Amino acid sequence: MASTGSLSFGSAPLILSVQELAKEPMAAVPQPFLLNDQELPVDLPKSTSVITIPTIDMKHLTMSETTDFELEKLHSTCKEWGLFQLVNHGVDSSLVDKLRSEIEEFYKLPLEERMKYKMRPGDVEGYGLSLIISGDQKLDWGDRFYMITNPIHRRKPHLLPELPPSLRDALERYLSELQKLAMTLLGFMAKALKLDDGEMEGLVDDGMQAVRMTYYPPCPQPDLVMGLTPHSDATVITILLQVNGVDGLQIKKDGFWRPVNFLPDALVVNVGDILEMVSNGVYTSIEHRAIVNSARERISMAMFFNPKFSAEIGPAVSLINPQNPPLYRRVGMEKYFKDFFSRKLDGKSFLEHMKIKNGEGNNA
Ligand SMILES: O=C(O)CCC(=O)C(=O)O
Ligand SMILES: [Fe+2]
Repeated sequence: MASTGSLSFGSAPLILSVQELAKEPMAAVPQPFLLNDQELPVDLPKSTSVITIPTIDMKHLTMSETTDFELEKLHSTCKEWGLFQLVNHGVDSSLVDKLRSEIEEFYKLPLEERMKYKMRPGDVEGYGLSLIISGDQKLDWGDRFYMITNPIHRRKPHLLPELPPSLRDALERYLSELQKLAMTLLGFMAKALKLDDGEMEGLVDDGMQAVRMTYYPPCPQPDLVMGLTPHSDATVITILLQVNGVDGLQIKKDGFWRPVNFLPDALVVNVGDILEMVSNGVYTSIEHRAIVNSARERISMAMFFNPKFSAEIGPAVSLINPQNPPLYRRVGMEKYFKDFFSRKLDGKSFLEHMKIKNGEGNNA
C-alpha cells in the first residue's frame, strides 16, 4: 500500500484519498477535480450578503407555554427554507464532544487503517472519495464514509462493527440519541402538517438510518473545486453535526448560494426529498453543497433518517383529497434508494423525476 493518496494505475492515477493527496506538495489541483466554468463555486455579489438561518428551539417546542408559537415557526421554516439550526436539542454535550474528538482521531489514523473500510466495487457504503458515476462528473474535494446503521441486519460487518472501539461506542450512543431526537422532531412536523395520528410514525419508526462523515482537506485552489456537489438529500430529514467548527456548508436560497454559519452547539436539520414528497410539496427539501478553503480541513457528520425499506413512500394519504391531488409518485423505499444511488448527484433532479407530470395518472 502506498503511503500517499495516489497509486499509478496504467497511465491514469487512481486516487484513493483526497486527504492523502492534499498532503503532497501541489502547485495546482489535479484535473479530475477541476470544475467547468459554469460549476465554479463563485459567489455572485448578492449571495455574499449575510442571511440569518432560522433557529428552532427544542425547549420552546416542548414547553406548553411556547409550543404553539414554536410549532408555527417550525412549519413556516420547513416550508420556506427546508433547513434550520436546532438549539437546546438535548443531546448530551459531553457525548457530542467525545464524538467530535473520536472522529478527528479517526482521520489521524494511517491510510492503511482507514482503507480497511474502503468502498468495495459496486457498493455505495464505505470510505473513499466520491465515486464517478458518469464520465462528466468531477471529483469532489473530500473523502466520504457512508454506512447504513439501521436496521441492524443491514449493517455491513466490515464497517461500523469494525470501527475503533472508542469511536464505535461514541457513535452508537450518538445514533440512539439522534434517533429519539429525529422521532420527536418528526412528530412535531407531522402535527404541524396535520397528518393523521400515527401516519408519520408508521413511516419512520425503526426506519432506515445512515450516516456520512466527510473529510474536506484544505485545498490550494479552493475556488476551482467543490467539496460536495450540489444536491438535496434523499431522506425524510438529515441532522448535520459540524465536527470541527469549520464552516463550508452553503444552501441555495431564492436562487443564490448562501453560507450557513453554524451556531456553536447547534445541529443543522434539513428537510429531505422524502419529506417534501410526504408533505405533498408543502415542505421543501433544500439544495445544498459544501465548499472548501485553503487554510483548514473541515469535517462534517450527516445523519440520515428514512422510512423502513419495506415502506411505500409518497404523499401522506391523509393529506390527499380531490382539492389536493398527489404531486409525487408512490414508490417502494428500497427501489427509491437504489435509484437514487444509481444517478449522479445533481441538485434536485431526482425529486423532479418523482413528480407526477401533467396528464399522468396518480399511480404512474
Ligand atoms: O458537509 C456538509 O456540511 C454537508 C454534508 C451533506 O450535505 C451530506 O453529507 O449530505
Ligand atoms: Fe446533504
